Amino acid sequence: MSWAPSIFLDPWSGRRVPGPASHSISTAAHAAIWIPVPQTASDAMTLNGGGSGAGGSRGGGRERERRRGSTPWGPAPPLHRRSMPVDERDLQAALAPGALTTAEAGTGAQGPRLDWPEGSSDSLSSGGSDSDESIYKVLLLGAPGVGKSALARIFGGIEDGPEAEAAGHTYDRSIMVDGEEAALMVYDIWEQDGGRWLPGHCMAMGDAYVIVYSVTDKDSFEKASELRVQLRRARQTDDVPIILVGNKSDLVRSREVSLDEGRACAVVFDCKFIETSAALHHNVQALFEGVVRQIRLRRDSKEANARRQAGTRRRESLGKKAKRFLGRIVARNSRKMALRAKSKSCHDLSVL
Ligand SMILES: Nc1nc2c(ncn2[C@@H]2O[C@H](COP(=O)(O)OP(=O)(O)OP(=O)(O)O)[C@@H](O)[C@H]2O)c(=O)[nH]1
Repeated sequence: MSWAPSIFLDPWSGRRVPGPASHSISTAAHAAIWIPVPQTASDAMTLNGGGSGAGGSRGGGRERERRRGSTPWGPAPPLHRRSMPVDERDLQAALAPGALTTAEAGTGAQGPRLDWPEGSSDSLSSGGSDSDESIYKVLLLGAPGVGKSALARIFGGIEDGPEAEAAGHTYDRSIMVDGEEAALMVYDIWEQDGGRWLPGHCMAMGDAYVIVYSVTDKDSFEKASELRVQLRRARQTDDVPIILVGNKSDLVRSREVSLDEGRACAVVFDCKFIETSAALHHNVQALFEGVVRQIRLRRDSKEANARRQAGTRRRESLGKKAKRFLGRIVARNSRKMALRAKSKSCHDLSVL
């Protein structure tokens, strides 16, 4: 008995959605990332390897091994198909003090290349150390407890629980952004003083940085500003994308940092800004897609970016088109408004 799922669990939003055609995740990654949701009892049996057919009993052992816990709509997806922790000893060796001098870090030299582990990811068909130019390294920075790991785990498709404990601190995944696939390696390795990773090395190795604070913790917001200053010093000559992220936006009643404060900080420090809630999976997809767009805008030719933007505009809804059009008129007609438009652009992650 075979069953072709028509409803899937969206790992980004946690919502049930129709089949793969409507997703932005690559087809290659699809099978590994999206969780099929059974619609009927017989679907659920098929999905669970139930039933009395030969297929059901032959693959039963392996199926059982793949099942880890269950969700109300069926079994949890297989472990680590969706993300690949890098061997941390290799990573530490590559980042050891001798591997990159402070001077290099200070002048913005790229960190040492990390070899892509063999057979590491089903989502990166062209993976391999030779091609890691095309893998964008994204570092998460921020004070303790602001939700860096929570965001990284959502990116990696790792659920809380034992799976999360075993997941390591680096996550790779291919995502489709503006009709083109992008491979990201997200590093959740930032530790404060006394941590295993040297801050200088972390600051030297990224193709983009995500500085996270918690909107419920003013100190973490101040820490984010400090980190921005440190980054500017470490990567003076580089134009690396930096995205300031106010996480835990769901905790409305304990908010200590307003949306406007976050925005203003991003304008002052010349970086992009977004508020997220890892708990609600809110804006997490937008964050990582924005990271890709910011890298592309700096790395790729104007023509390539214009082509992508044109494609995106074609796909945009009428409402969005109208909003964009009005925004342009407003910005043109008034200086004051133009200034506002500039500060507004800090949270448009699709423009420079
Ligand atoms: N309500 C809420 N809680 C969150 C959110 N993001 C993370 N948390 C919780 O905040 C706590 C800390 O989250 P982590 O992801 O471990 O934070 P971290 O920045 O990685 O912390 P360190 O590993 O200490 O640097 C955990 O209990 C999370 O469940 C969010 O968006 N909303």
